[in-house]
Amino acid sequence: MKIGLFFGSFNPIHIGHLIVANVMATTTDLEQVWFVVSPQNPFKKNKSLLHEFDRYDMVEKAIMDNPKFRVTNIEFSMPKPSYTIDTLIRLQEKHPQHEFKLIIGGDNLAQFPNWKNHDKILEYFGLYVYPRPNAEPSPLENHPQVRLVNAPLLDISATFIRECLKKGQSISYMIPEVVEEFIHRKKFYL
Ligand SMILES: Nc1ncnc2c1ncn2[C@@H]1O[C@H](COP(=O)(O)OP(=O)(O)OP(=O)(O)O)[C@@H](O)[C@H]1O
Ligand SMILES: O=C(O)c1ccc[n+]([C@@H]2O[C@H](COP(=O)([O-])O)[C@@H](O)[C@H]2O)c1
Repeated sequence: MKIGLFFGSFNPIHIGHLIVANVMATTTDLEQVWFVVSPQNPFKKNKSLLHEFDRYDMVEKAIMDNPKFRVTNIEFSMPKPSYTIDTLIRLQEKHPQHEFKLIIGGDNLAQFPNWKNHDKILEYFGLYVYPRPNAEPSPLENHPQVRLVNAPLLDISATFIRECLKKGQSISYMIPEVVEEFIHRKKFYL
């Protein structure tokens, strides 16, 4: 099976992530999307980063109804920070029958040449890129292993949602209702 791996901090998961995953699973040749919750992005130091178990729980609740979506905690037991190439290799070893592609937002494409062994990721896996507002242009846009997906821009981020929560503003419709209830019940991001 051809599977898109969607790595992220998901702090928290929002409708932007879900639309990206759904567009990939329904308009491309990817048959499933697996959400890979990363304990620690090598480039991000974030005081408000929730524990990975809580971020995993939110992803699990958000994708529950979609048979094309899965979530994995494979990075929880791997060294930190979370380097994507190491996880890709581990997943490929575990599931040799599948063909894996990496899904990223357009903002990450400009940064991508700074990722560990990015040339190996391109060579052995390849990227599916969803456009993102204000993304820097990248020379990789024309790379044969990079597929730019044509889809609506979604001007939403986890940062914005955390800021709303801190200010006591509503986050309704920006994240699934079941995740919104969980965040309020657990008093996250206050
Ligand atoms: N609105 C969006 N449009 C396109 N891609 C997105 C969008 N939001 C997130 N992504 C992509 O999803 C992946 C995981 O993103 P992440 O969990 O860091 O969300 P984020 O909203 O960018 O978070 P933060 O605001 O905390 O940096 C990344 O590849 C990112 O580019
Ligand atoms: O492997 C790398 O060098 C690398 C550099 C930057 C980001 N990543 C991964 O990219 C994913 C997206 O990160 P984030 O925090 O924007 O959701 C997350 O899984 C990070 O671990 C990976």
